[in-house]
Amino acid sequence: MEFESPTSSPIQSDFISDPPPFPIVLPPYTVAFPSPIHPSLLFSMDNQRSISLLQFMINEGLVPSAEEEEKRKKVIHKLKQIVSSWIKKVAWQHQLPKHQIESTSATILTYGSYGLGVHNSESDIDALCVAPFFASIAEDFFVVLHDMLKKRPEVSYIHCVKSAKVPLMRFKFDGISIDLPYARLNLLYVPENIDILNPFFMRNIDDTSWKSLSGVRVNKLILHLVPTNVEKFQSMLRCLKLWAKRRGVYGTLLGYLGGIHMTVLAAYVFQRYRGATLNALIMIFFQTFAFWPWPTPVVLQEGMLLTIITAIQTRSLMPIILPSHPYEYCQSSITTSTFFRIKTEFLRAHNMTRDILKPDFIWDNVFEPFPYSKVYSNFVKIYLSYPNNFALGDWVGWVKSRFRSLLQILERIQGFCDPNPTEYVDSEKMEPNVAFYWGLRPCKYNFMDIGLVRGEFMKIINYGYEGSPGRIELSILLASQLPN
Ligand SMILES: Nc1ncnc2c1ncn2[C@@H]1O[C@H](COP(=O)(O)OP(=O)(O)OP(=O)(O)O)[C@@H](O)[C@H]1O
Ligand SMILES: [Mg+2]
Ligand SMILES: [Mg+2]
Repeated sequence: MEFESPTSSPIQSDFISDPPPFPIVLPPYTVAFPSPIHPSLLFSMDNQRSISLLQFMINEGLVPSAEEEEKRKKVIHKLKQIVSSWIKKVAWQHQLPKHQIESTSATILTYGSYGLGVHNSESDIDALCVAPFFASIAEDFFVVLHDMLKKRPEVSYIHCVKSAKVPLMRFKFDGISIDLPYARLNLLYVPENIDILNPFFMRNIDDTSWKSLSGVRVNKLILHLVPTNVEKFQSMLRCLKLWAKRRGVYGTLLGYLGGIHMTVLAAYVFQRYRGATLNALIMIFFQTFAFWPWPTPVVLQEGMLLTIITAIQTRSLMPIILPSHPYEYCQSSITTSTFFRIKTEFLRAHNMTRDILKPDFIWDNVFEPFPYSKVYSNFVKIYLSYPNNFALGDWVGWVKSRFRSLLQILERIQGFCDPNPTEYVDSEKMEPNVAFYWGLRPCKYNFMDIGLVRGEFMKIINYGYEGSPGRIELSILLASQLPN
């Protein structure tokens, strides 16, 4: 695809800067340069890098196509229609008066990466179902709505995740993954464009609804904090998420950063340097977090001293505070190993981006996939299988939700473990399966009894699983034994 001149559209010109007005205030990354450099050279390099980053985003297909966007909009529209008819049915089942059945309504509010406009074609749609008080979660949501969705031809792989902090239904709709949590409000009629930041709507709601609404509130607050140049913020975040994925440090279940963590970190930098170019924002981001004095929490709003004290008390290694009220943490399962990996990646990216005059600079190097087989000589393979594809997802989802414990067991024995979040399929096996390969560093003990590790992990896995468990095998591989 041809890359348009950066000044040809209002959005693109926003990502780079005009020639500097004088006297000039240099952006903060310039302090890294030992000798004075002419500002115009800095600005030209900065703009060039911003342009090549935009080109890189296009090459990587980071922005979904118009057709993909249209498909997502249609999915949301259909979901809204489904919950509208569902709430009427529930109102009727609850024997509400006829006029109330007629006037009642429920809606869908999107949040997460889709709500922020930073999704890509692999992202799920996080869609909150908001309904009136009379529709219960246990029966009306998890049974009645579940059954309605299950009957739809567009829906596949539907399952309920009831035990999560934010209980939800997860399924695919027309091939797009949907996370559907639930919130009940003290209303009979939930307007489609309901303003969830209005305290009026948050009166007397139950705890689960409060937690479920948190994602939508956080998204809205973040957009309030970055009111101008939203497109630039979105591009910054898209790039950073791709970087984290490529470098193997994206994925909350594996102890890495999730979308919400990346969002708050990016917003922290964006708030302070909203006038900077896309390149400068990325440089400053890496500079900021390469040297961040963890466990000092990253806080978006001023005046959150109380929260900071609480943050230190929770002993989180990388505390990141959500901009909602009451201030809460982004939950994370960061361990000592993943903490080390994330910090190392911040530092690597900072070292690669810091020199604006670097002649051979290309973004591809910054985004290069993490070379696991070169870095680690040993791996633990976690092989999960199930006789049928449909239930494999549930089984894998369950085991993944317990991965932090496995990571901690391995860390205890091995000292360090790098849980590569990528899911592979072992093509040599006939049964539906998923395999993970986690990097191990040579440790004080040359021998690891993987059978013991498995035994310990199985106790954790077996506790609370409602379905029929699948197979799980752990083995140690050399780098040379990794599949291509
Ligand atoms: N660990 C967490 N702590 C607090 N809120 C979370 C956490 N994980 C998810 N959420 C909420 O759920 C939303 C959706 O999470 P999800 O895991 O789908 O990530 P995402 O930001 O949408 O990125 P992706 O593109 O990978 O889906 C987040 O925006 C956030 O509001
Ligand atoms: Mg999401
Ligand atoms: Mg999600």
